[in-house]
Amino acid sequence: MTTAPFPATLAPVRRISLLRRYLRRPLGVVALVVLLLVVAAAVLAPWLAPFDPNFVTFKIVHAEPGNGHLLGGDSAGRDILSRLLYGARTTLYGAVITCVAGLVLGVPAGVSAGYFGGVTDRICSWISDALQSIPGMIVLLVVAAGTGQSFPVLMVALGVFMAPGYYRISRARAMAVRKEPYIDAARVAGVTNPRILRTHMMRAVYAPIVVQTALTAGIAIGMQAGLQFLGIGSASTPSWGQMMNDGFNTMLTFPKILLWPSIALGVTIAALAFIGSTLADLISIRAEQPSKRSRARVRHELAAPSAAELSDRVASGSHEHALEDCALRVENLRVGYATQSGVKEVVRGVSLDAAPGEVLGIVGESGSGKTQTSFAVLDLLPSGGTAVADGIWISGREVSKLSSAERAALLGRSIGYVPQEPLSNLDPCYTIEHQLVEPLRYVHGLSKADARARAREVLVRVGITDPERVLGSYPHQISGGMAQRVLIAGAVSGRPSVLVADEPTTALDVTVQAEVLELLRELQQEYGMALVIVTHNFGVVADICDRVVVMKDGRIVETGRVEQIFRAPAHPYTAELISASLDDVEGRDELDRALAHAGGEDDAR
Ligand SMILES: Nc1ncnc2c1ncn2[C@@H]1O[C@H](COP(=O)(O)OP(=O)(O)OP(=O)(O)O)[C@@H](O)[C@H]1O
Repeated sequence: MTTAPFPATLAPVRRISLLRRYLRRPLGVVALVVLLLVVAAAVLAPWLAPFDPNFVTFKIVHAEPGNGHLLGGDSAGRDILSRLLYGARTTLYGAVITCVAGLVLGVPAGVSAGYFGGVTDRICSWISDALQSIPGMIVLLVVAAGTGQSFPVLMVALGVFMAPGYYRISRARAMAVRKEPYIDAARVAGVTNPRILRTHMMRAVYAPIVVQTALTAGIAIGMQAGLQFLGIGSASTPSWGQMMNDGFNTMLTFPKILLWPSIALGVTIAALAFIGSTLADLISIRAEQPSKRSRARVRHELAAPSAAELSDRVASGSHEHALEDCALRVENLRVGYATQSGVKEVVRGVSLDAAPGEVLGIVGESGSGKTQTSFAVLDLLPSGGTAVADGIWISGREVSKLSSAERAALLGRSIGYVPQEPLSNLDPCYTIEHQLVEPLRYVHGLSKADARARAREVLVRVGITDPERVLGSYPHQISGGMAQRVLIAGAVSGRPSVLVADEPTTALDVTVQAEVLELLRELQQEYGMALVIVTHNFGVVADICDRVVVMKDGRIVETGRVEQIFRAPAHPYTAELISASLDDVEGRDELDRALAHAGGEDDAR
């Protein structure tokens, strides 16, 4: 097999550190600055505080700000600013203890439960559920009474109640990652469970845990203030909760005493919440939707190249038919994604067409932009992908300027799609009947009975001999080949004029592959559709296509009739792809010879 050349234009991936990405978020930066100021105030309290926080001067009882007391005095005659600064220490110290306790208890338990499942999962989940059902505040009051109001013990107890939050997140992540093939590969390679837990699993939970910690710290600070507000904790240790208690008693007469600790508490908790939210965006816990501005920037950059890039921006490929004779025509299509280091162009000026009754192959190595081209035609690009084109015509109608809703309305009616992975494209929760009948009812407006009859008819047409059984089956009850036939049936049931099939046979075994290709060919001829087949395999092209476009690095390097391309490929890349396919054929011949030889020896015996 010939090795495909490494794409010359593939830019190295530039990793941008989390901190640098964080610093690009204004709200996150403000929140971080606020938190750092609170931390600095706590650390530097002995130097910043103008007075001892417990020093009492009767002349500043309920004093207004002034006379050397920037925020005035409290009900006991202590300087409010000094107590606020020292109170920040207590607050942050308590939050750290709580978070560490929650982390230490929740994360290893969650990761183990998610990874091992079974008894471990049942026991850990039972404990977590039990902790969540206990009224935490009451237990904390009991703990406070039983431990002589020891602040660290109280904060550890609070951490125990925070552990289920960490547990649930770690368990869910570990359960998802456990099913990944690379975990099986690590097991097969002999990597031990403790090592898999330490490396793969801990790495998988790291991001959500960072976010959870920021949020837990905020909750811990609020709970801690609540406990201190209730009078728990040593009176000689200044805390924001105690200060609020003091202010609450004189709220109507001296409201400022309550105001300062409330502001400190509110601002600190808000800062932690914004930090958590920004981190959640950055480490993709929430799927980030590209903003309108970012889309417009990508569109502008794709449509208006800089002068230096113009030579590379000429459309590649050509048109074989007049516009009015095309079922599909694409002119100068570009697809790009906004990345941290600028716009990544994955389709760079593609022009192609297909007439009714014609089979067009889009062929190229992995990553050459075949799928992105077909997704742009279908308007099914993943979030973040932006397409611009001089025009896309489906059944003679220019669709590139239509709204998303109008483009969506074409799917299943004017243009159909057959995906690569048949089983993962069927919903495991619904029967095949439901999945075929619903689109016919809601997209094509058929009655339930008519839709069922049509579904049965197309199933028979795609070669399913027992349609009743298949209609009543769930996806896991049918084979991959049958699932692909079902998807083809769904795609052609609306009689589209263009059918796009993206590697429709890759996930199937060799005998089924040939049958599915044959079926596509028959349906295409019967319905007079233009069939666009995306493939990396010249064997498929030779089997079924009339014409072919060869793609490399997002551009078409060659286009022509299949016989002509096989006979005399004009581009060395095409020759290389064909020779890779022929290598396979030789391999097949050798295998056949070896099997014939083995058969002969058996007969002789
Ligand atoms: N969501 C995405 N964000 C950024 N880049 C993407 C995204 N999806 C695909 N790409 C990039 O687009 C390029 C073309 O991908 P495409 O899926 O079209 O390749 P392909 O030729 O169909 O290959 P394959 O047969 O392996 O699917 C690749 O470099 C890929 O990394």
